[in-house]
Amino acid sequence: MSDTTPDIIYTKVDEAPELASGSLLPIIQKFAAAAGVSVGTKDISLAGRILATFPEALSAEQQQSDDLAALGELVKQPDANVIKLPNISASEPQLVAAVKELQEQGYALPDYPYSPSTDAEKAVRAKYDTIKGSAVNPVLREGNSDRRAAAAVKKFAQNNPHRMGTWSADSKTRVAAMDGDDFFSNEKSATLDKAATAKIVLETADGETVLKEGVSYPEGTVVDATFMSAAALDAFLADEIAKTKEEGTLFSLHMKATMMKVSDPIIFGHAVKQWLKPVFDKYGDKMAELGVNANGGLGSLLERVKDEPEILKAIEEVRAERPPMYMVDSDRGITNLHVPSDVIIDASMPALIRAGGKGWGPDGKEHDTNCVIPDNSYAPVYDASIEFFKKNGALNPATAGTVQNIGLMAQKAEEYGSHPTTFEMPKAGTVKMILDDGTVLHAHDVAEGDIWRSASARKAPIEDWVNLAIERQKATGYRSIFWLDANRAHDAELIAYVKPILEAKGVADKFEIMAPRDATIASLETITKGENTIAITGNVLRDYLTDLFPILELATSAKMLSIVKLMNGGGLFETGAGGSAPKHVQQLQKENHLRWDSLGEFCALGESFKFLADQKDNAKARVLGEAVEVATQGILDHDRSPSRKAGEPDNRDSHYWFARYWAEALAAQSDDPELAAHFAPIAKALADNESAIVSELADAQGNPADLGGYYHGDADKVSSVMRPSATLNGIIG
Ligand SMILES: NC(=O)C1=CN([C@@H]2O[C@H](COP(=O)(O)OP(=O)(O)OC[C@H]3O[C@@H](n4cnc5c(N)ncnc54)[C@H](OP(=O)(O)O)[C@@H]3O)[C@@H](O)[C@H]2O)C=CC1
Ligand SMILES: O=C(O)CCC(=O)C(=O)O
Ligand SMILES: [Mg+2]
Repeated sequence: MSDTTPDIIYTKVDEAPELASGSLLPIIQKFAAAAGVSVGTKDISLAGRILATFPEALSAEQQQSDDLAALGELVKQPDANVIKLPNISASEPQLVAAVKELQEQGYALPDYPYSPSTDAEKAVRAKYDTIKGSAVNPVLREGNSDRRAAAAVKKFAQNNPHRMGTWSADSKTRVAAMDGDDFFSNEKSATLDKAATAKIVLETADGETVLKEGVSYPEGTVVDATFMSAAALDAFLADEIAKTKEEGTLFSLHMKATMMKVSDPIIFGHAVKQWLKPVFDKYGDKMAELGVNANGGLGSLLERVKDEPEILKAIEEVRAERPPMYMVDSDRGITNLHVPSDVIIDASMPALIRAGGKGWGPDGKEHDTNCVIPDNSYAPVYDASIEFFKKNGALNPATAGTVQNIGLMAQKAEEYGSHPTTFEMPKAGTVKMILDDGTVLHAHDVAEGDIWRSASARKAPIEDWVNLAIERQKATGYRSIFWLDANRAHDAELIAYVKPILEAKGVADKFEIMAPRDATIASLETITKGENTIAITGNVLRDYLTDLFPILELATSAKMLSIVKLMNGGGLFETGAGGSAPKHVQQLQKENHLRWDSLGEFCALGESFKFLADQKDNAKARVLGEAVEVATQGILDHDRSPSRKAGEPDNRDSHYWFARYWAEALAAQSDDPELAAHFAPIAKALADNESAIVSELADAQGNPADLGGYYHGDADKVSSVMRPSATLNGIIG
């Protein structure tokens, strides 16, 4: 790192976490400065990334540096220390909305080309596509993941159990997955015995089309290829729509259109088309002329046909025949199929399971739900959970143990790195992955419209992941399970890595290897008994399980400790395991109450200071970090987390208490008398002015709040909304 790089980088992001930073970051910077620790920022927000991508469209003062690229380099440096808050992984409708807002603010960005035809439009579209979906996390996650609830957080949840929905044995809620011809059943996998460069071609009756060239893999990479049949998917969706109606449940679809930004919007589009099949059969050509793209969801479809009464009438007729749909917002008529990124499986399925298997229907009431998750790779986890709770009743958070996670994530591992090598087949033929020595690594016969994809996992990250698991097992002694299915092609290749490492280290007897369905049941049985377990998983299950178990155990994944031990030695500290909570922003805009819980930020901050202390032998950073832990404990012990309701303490109040407990802990410690002396008057001022600060914060709530923008807020407006206590600001400075 250069001398000018701050000791710690705190990321500028979007939505609720960014609003929270408006209040918390000035406190962090001020406290850190007293110990000589600098905390800088890098902008990885959606708006920031858009502006950085189109310098040619902007005036000199509007241009923005490419902070994501800079951070991507930084995380490969041994002394990287980054606190990463959750950011928007934009679906097409979110990206388009952000562009529109920026244009209205006077940034002359090009319109998003829905159907690019000229070369210029194609170039603009290609640039926008790089910003879409999960474009940040894979760049920064140059290490594997260690996610768990800190001991204090888990204990707090056991002592203050949250409300759980009730499960009944006769619940009609279930998971529906395809019975074949999906990614799971068509998968092939191989481990490369030497470095190779591959090309991916489609051979058809008319010749060969190159889909991708120059994909290079180091020796030892596990390379998979698979496809989902479009015809099988359509038949499955049609069948499930019909079955949902017979069963009298809600129809729901759970995808990850953000991280799986190529394959999953296509699957989502198939569901939109099946749902409105008679309309597409009759008016498909007309709708195509109007620019309808089913992959963008019902919301954008309805917008494009709004002046076509005949099509609107046909849509209404079909809707009347369909089962009720699982709703995102029943008051505003927003369905599951409106926007591809509204229902994201890692958050949506756990919320439904926590609620006793209930989803919200169009009538604003809770109902049993058919949860459609087409591919079978991971659907069994949710199926097994639902069946477990039907049989055993809901989990009891007061007595349940915990499931920690060690996730294979580094260097774009597995499906989450597959979008550059995912294609919707333009024609029927054979897809081949051909290595530079002529070897045909994988071949699949496909039909037009099938979704083919290749994913890979590199040797160094796999070995690092196994070693991290060994370390965590040793540190905890918990039951440790590799969630790998010996009957799945990719998992079998991973098992071939895992077993020899465990044996060489003499710890094979400390680990179990189970397919996801069995591992789910074993883990639920373990925590039901009050015992703990470590789930050692691939990248997708890392994502899914670190929402599923925290939401059941702690009510939220926001309170998780999420450490990414970077492979080159640095540290990336993610805050929580959840996202950017768009609903929280809506509430703030409406009634100036922010229910975002910054506990994830507090946990990450403590780890980041302690990492700095170890890395740079910085004793003051250790004192700061230890005091952060005391403050975090104080927040829990005194129940200072935000309330969900306007008029009650919110995110800003929790930051006041955090600052106060932090200052008190710094004043009380004796390791660094200089810091103690510095913070004693600050702690006193925060305590003496409690009633003024609390009432100034309370007065701010109630009325709509103006942020000057949703994706690109006005810094001064955000600051005045998020720092409404003049007394507190006076003390913090
Ligand atoms: N690491 C990352 O960068 C991640 C980014 N994302 C992105 O976040 C956005 C939203 O994703 P979504 O799937 O809706 O998931 P979210 O985790 O943002 O939201 C789901 C729900 O979880 C609760 N929640 C999450 N975080 C907190 C918190 N700190 N405090 C209190 N409650 C919290 C909220 O519940 P309630 O409304 O009941 O209060 C929220 O509505 C998307 O753009 C997605 O791409 C998603 C996951 C991770
Ligand atoms: O990058 C994303 O889109 C989401 C990441 C996520 O859900 C996670 O890591 O838990
Ligand atoms: Mg997640």
